[in-house]
Amino acid sequence: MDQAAALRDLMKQATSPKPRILAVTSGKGGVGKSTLTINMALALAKTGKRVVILDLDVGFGNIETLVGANATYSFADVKSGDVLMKDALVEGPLGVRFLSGGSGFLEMVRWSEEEIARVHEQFQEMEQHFDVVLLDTGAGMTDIQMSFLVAADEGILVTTPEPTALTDAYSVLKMIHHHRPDFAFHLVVNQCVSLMEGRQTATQFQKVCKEFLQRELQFAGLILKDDEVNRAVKRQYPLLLHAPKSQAAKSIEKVVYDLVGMPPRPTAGLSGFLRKLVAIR
Ligand SMILES: Nc1ncnc2c1ncn2[C@@H]1O[C@H](COP(=O)(O)OP(=O)(O)OP(=O)(O)O)[C@@H](O)[C@H]1O
Repeated sequence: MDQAAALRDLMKQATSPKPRILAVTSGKGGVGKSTLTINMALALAKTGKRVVILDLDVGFGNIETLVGANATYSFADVKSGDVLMKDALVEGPLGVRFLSGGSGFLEMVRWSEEEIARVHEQFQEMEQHFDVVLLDTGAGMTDIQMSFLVAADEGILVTTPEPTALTDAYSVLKMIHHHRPDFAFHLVVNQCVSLMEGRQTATQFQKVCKEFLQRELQFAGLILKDDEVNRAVKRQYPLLLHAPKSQAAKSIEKVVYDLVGMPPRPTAGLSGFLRKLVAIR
């Protein structure tokens, strides 16, 4: 790259705001991670944010099912150059876009320089159009899931008050803490039978983190157990549109308002996310 082109690139990076990259994850499957991701995206869209969801749950991605849409292309087609990112993104309700990405990120060690450059270019183009990127990562701690988290700006750790879900959530936190002690995790307790149960669970979990990992864990909120969530899943229609006045929908909106109100962490956007993934692959 010549000096002028490098300068232009630098100016572009300095002036264009980058989207916040938020990874939603859990220790155990089935705790409500995908439900939270899609409904958080809608709540963010309602506040005027431009949101895209990357479904990174390798093999088990179900964002499409939850919004009742069908994607023709996935991230793998973008990586191979068969389609452009703008044509692969599917438009969901309230203008939220999503892309199935999981398997396209497998075996990153084998990506060619050409593929990396292509994805970088597509991510750079894409990040101008979004304020928030939500990564729906798989549950648990495979190498690839851990890389997604380490490369993100912040994480939402979802658990239920069940002891097994809490133990698995703690394992995720501990593993990430080991690799990136500064990683900002926000805790969400889902499927609480009461506000008191949710608060007690969060307080207890925060205490354990403080005692054994010497770290603060931000509490992002709780979501009540609500039959409307299952009804929405059966209808393949997101909860926030199916039952916007339900307890669960209101609690998800509260989580989002609080998150939006927090000062965002410095971000290198989607292109930075890719650079970090490539560096740790
Ligand atoms: N607040 C809630 N109240 C009642 N049911 C809920 C709530 N949140 C999630 N569920 C139910 O829990 C089940 C799992 O939800 P979801 O698919 O979002 O979990 P997940 O963590 O993404 O699972 P997986 O790891 O398998 O992808 C669904 O049947 C959903 O309806």
